[in-house]
Amino acid sequence: MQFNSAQKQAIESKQPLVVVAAGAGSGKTRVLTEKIVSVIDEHFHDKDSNYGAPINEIAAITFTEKAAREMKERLASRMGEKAEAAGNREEKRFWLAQQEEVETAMIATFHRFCRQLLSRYSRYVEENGELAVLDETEAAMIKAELVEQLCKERQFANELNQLRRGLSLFALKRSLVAVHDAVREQRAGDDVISHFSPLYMWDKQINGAICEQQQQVAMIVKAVKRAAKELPPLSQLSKTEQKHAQSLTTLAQSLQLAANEEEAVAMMNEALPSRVQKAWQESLPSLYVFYEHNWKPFKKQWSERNQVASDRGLPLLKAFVTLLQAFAKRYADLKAQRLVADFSDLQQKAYTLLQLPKVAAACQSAYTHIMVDEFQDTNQVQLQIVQAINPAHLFFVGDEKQSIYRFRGADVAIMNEMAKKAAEINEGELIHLQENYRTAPQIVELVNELFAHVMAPGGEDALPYATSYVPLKAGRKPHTNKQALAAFHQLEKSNEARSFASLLQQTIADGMIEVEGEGKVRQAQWNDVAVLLPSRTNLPELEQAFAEAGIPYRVHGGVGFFEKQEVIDFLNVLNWLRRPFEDAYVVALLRSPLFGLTLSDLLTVNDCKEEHENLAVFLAKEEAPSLFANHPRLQQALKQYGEWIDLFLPFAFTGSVKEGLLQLFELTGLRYAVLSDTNGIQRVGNVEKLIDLFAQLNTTNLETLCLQMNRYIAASKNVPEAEVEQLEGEAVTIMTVHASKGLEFPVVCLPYMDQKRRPDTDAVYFDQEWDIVFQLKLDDRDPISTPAYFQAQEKRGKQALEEAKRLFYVALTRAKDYCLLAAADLSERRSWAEMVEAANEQSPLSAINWVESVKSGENVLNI
Ligand SMILES: Nc1ncnc2c1ncn2[C@@H]1O[C@H](COP(=O)(O)OP(=O)(O)OP(=O)(O)O)[C@@H](O)[C@H]1O
Repeated sequence: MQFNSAQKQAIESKQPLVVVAAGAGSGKTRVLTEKIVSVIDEHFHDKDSNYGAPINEIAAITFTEKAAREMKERLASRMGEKAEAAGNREEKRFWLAQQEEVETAMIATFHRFCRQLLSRYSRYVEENGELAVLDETEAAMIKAELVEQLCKERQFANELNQLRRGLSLFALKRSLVAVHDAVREQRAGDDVISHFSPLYMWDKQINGAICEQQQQVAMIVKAVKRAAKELPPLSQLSKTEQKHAQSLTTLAQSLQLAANEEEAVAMMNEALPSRVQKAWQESLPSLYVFYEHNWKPFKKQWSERNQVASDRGLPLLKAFVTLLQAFAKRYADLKAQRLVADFSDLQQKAYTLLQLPKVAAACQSAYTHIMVDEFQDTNQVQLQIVQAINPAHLFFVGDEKQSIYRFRGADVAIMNEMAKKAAEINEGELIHLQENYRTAPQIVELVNELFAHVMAPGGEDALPYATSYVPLKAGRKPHTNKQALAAFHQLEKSNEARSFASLLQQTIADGMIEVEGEGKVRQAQWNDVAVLLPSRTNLPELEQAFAEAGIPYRVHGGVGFFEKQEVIDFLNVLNWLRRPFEDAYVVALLRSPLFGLTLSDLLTVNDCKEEHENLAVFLAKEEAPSLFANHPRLQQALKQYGEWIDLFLPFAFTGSVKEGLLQLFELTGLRYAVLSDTNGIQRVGNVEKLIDLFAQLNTTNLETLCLQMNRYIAASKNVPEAEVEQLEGEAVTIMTVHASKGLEFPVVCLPYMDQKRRPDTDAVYFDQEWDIVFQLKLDDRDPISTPAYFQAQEKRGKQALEEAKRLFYVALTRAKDYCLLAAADLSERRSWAEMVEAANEQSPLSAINWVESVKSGENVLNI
């Protein structure tokens, strides 16, 4: 097997701390696998070596279960090769024995690793190590239920009512769960929330805010002095200009006499003009620039932030912390009672256990090597677990430019800092892998041109969460196609999805893209294409456009579970069963594809019933269908509705919830209808997943089941579709950029380049540095914030921008042979399109073929 020199250096380095900062497609996984082989090899040749170790002393942490499985497969096959190539019998036996241990080796996700630690070492604290693990969906359902109960019980409590003046009940419930989850992922320690002190938090934030104000004022004072120094001679100025210039000079001299920041700002307010004139650009340039670039923004910020100085926010913070602690306690108690743990608990409990010196020491000798893949997505708790074990050798592999899990608590600053440390200390080594073997050199050139502009150049003063760009080197041979391998298409504004579908249809049908594989060149087919979406928002319209255009597709690791038609249909059936005499549910059922009535059908029905008669009651009458002899389709549907009443009402479960719902799925004909639809297997899987969710709720009462499910739907954000075996066949893959991480495709399409980045809008959230921050608008008065709210917001905005850049980088670097970028509005602010435009303006991106305008159905491609 061939490795380049940087890869070899990473594999062979024996330093206690090695950080491998690797670009996209640079062979990270390959290097990590070979690193394990090399450590084991050393152990075979020198049993006394400090560096060598057998496989059972190595913990290799991967980001997903799938990645762990793949790594085990690769490792087993490499060990097979080593056994084949062994120089003697003993060596052969050694490798075969190691190969046998691969399956049980600690090559796993952090969660599995923690679970193993708990089951091995819990005896030290007489705790039950064998906890059942709740998956994310189950945990979210329990939390939604508990927070609901809590808010109901405390509806008259003071703290709830205080917060309700500035926060809707929905937002409050959501914030409680979100802050709870963020703390559990980002702060090590099982009892952090119970120890939260609002007074301590408030003081910390006040001190931070004061410190920042002092810095800001010091900066503005410096700027005043600079501007005064650069004033032109008074003789060149008009009378008014002379007055302002003199005033600035006096201000610069007297500012040092100010007793504090407030006084300094008051002096500036008095001495500086309230406006500047355009003409001053020429006559008083230093004053003009100072006013526009320093003073104006400072003044705005100062007045905003000074509102914070009031202590009105403290009671609100106390109220929030009280509710948060009550919620955290209930959730913890319930899990203890049921002997279950969620993913965060596994990490927290492992961390707590490792605080016992006995456990840390045992673990340190059990694992002499800890290796972490995708290190850029590690969170603080995970880092502290590794640090508590403090093994003899640490090997971290990652790409800062691909850190895209901030929303789960991943902190890119961890990798940035660790890389710095590895470069600085004697026992460390930082290795860069930049040779990209995945992507055609023409696209690598584009990626370099683009991201050198988009991402910061790095250096000493780079922000800890910013991403600096180190260019990739093209490791693949140039593509045989000499044309541009990336195109940017402008789509129709009003019809983005359709116009994209039509563009893709033409491009593939006309054989316009060539891909290379196994030394051969061929035209791209549907299977080669992946459409990557920045978020799930556009999925439904894209699916519809593809279905209309006849493009075969499959949605990978789907999203938007509760927006899927089949899930909505099944919920409609259940809602009708629990309230068959409520018109809203009857209408929803009749309009669903199960009955297929249109609005005009319903109006026809409405015309036939008595004016004040309830629709549900009218339809339940036996003679109702006979009134619609002139509308055979309508009549048929109403007959079917009558049969449903006889068959299903009144509804009660006779056996388990799961059996009952599966039976309903069958008997209503929904299973058959869903199955015969496009993507039928996936759709059936989705309804079955919904049934499983219902079965996890602890009740057999349909009313309670539906209420609990509705709460869960409101509280859950990203429930993925059911995982079903995908059938073979030619189809385009549609997935989110997040899901595409670690994968590669011959052709990558990014059709929503103009999608705006959505700002984080939570009114209350958890910040690593400042703990809980918020801004609430109470009864339409001025907003009330915690003291560090503005600092936290500013940082949050910058972090979100950095993450958006990285998401774009991940998306683009999945491509092997071709990139198709598209957008309707090229200048949309806060979008990837804007990044491309800005980079192109600064220095034209020669590797892109710009296609002006593409109308659906019209062939105007000129690649
Ligand atoms: N030295 C090498 N010579 C040739 N091909 C290589 C070499 N190293 C890695 N590759 C190939 O490069 C491709 C990309 O490797 P891999 O998927 O491990 O990259 P990665 O660093 O994990 O990428 P990403 O982070 O972008 O997902 C693979 O097909 C791999 O076999």
